[in-house]
Amino acid sequence: MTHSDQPRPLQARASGPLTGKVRVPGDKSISHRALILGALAVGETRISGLLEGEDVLNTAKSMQALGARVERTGDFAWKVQGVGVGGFAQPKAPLDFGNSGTGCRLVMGAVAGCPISAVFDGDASLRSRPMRRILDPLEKMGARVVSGGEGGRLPLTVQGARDPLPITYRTPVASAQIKSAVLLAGLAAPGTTTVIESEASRNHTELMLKHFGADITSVQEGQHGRRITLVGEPELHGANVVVPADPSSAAFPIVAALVVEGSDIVLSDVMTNPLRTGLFTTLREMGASIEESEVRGDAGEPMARLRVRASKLRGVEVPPERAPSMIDEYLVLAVAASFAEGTTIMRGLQELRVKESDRLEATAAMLRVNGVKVEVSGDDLIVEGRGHVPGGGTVATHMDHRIAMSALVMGCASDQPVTVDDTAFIATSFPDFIPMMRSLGAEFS
Ligand SMILES: O=C(O)C1=C[C@@H](OP(=O)(O)O)[C@@H](O)[C@H](O)C1
Ligand SMILES: C=C(OP(=O)(O)O)C(=O)O
Repeated sequence: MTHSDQPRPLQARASGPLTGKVRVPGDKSISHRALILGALAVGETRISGLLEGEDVLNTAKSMQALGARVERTGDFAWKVQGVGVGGFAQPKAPLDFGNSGTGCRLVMGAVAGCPISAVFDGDASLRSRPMRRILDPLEKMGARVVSGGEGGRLPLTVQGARDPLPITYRTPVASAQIKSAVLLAGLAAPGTTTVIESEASRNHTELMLKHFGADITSVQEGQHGRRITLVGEPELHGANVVVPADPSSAAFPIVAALVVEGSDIVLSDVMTNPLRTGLFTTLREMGASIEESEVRGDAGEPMARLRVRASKLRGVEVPPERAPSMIDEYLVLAVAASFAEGTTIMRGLQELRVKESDRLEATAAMLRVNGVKVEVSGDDLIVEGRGHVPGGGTVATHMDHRIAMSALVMGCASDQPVTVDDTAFIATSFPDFIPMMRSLGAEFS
């Protein structure tokens, strides 16, 4: 996916109370997985509520390039005709994942179990992200990297294994992308593939594999970890997938409503899988009013309606073991912490350095340029909240959607407007962010 060369700046200024009811787009993690598992199943998969953001659309294109039939049948409604486990065809052109680590890394896993070779590529941000963490286990399973950039960077060519081997793999960091790549490759291996993680990461791959008919179990390992066991060579059957609203996208209107005085908003169908809701836990500890109702679930994924009202926030300490359940939310939590009274300490954020940008430094820079006192200490982020944010700064987006959206949320309540240098990357995960926030009353111009 290419972006125009012209950056698209935007300014957010303090608004009146945010009000209204919205449904943020479908969960990005579940959307990628629905397309990939649909492509690896036999028969038809119907997906409703798919996130039609650039990251997911690139995964859809790659599934098509690998031989699945992928069709849009209506608004957010998609149909996939799968090729079966191990059945991917040799793609004719490089697979371009744009800005998306998840799409690229999960498809690498799926390709590693097929006797084909594929070139993986992406934009400048994705080309800078580490792929060795995925290639290491995939090589143990029999895949080979035929050619690749420095230190396992994109673009690189993966030759899948003719006879993939099942492995037992302990992930070196809590990462659902590593875990999922190994499980997807393990689908094509005879016998049992096991992934052990010392801290549980999001379990959407496990839940969805079960939904598509795989024999997969997950048990507690140590205090915070999981041991996941998958029986290889299943016949996955096509399935219906209902994609709930993305809690990582909901995070932006939620924090905006908390910090803009008098706000009262409702968000429907927000996924509340406990491995994704560390931000909600943290905001509640800070004093946030977030009420859940209409709790229900589909295919193991819980969801609820959230009512969020403006709240006086206080600084808290966020323990490192909570990081996997809110890894994409620290940027907007730092915004909430800036408006809080007191110090917020966020510990154990080393993984933030290898996202779309170095999010630890970029978050500190976003706050600093808007007059907030902040410090990066090792892998910790420390924000001195003063109950208000001076604002007035221009924030560098660094090809990172979550920096752009966090900065615009900050501008919704800062003393002076906040400008972002480029909003183009918001389209990777939340294409309607700007109109949706305006519909709630945000002042963006
Ligand atoms: O598996 C997924 O869908 C994701 C896993 C996380 O990455 P890591 O696996 O690198 O932690 C997260 O940051 C990303 O946005 C989505
Ligand atoms: C880290 C993210 O995504 P990905 O790794 O898929 O690029 C994100 O969406 O914040």
